[in-house]
Amino acid sequence: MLEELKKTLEEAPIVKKGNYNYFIHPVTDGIPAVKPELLREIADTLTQKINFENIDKIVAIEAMGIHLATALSLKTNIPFVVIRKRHYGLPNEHQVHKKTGYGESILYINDLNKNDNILLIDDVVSTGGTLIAVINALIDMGVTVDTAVAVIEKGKGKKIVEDEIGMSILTLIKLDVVNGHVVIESVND
Ligand SMILES: O=P(O)(O)OC[C@H]1O[C@H](OP(=O)(O)OP(=O)(O)O)[C@H](O)[C@@H]1O
Ligand SMILES: Nc1nc2[nH]cnc2c(=O)[nH]1
Repeated sequence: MLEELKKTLEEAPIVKKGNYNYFIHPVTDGIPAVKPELLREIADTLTQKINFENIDKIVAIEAMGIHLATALSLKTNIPFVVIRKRHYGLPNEHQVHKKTGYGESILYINDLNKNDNILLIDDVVSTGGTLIAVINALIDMGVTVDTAVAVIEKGKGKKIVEDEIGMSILTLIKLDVVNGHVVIESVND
């Protein structure tokens, strides 16, 4: 399992965003095209590792959590909701400020309620800025983050989030960018 994820990451081009080494990959960018077998092996591996029994909602972070949440929703029959970059002004909308290694933006949380038990999913954790901001906001709202997933772990991101939040983050593959190339450090298949 996860052969396609490993192979495609090893082939991922790197571009610079300022000083930041940004890899480009189907899961994290939709470029090159997402092959169904890649999405399937990720969804199959996640459904083997996660207990969905008590999950009320899958929660995706825009943009690149959405295809992953869709794949999991189709496999589990659990609905998903998207934390958007768009402000709607609906009652009970919550606002989150997030920072990555190359930018910052505001995210808006809708249709999540106190005591909801959720699985949070995103494509990648790198500096940890996004997951820390989102998980803290969800906790403040009284939402229970049962499981948090970032399919790809880049650099120290997973540990940074775990140390800050005190919960473990499920990742499937760990990489770093060394001399302009992706180097796979471990696979959790
Ligand atoms: O661990 P971090 O340093 O926070 O990086 C991870 C975040 O960066 C990307 O989002 P981005 O803000 O680029 O938005 P996108 O999903 O719309 O591409 C990615 O989808 C994660 O949400
Ligand atoms: N595609 C992509 N998304 C990211 N989000 C945070 N870091 C990265 C990266 O290096 N590549």
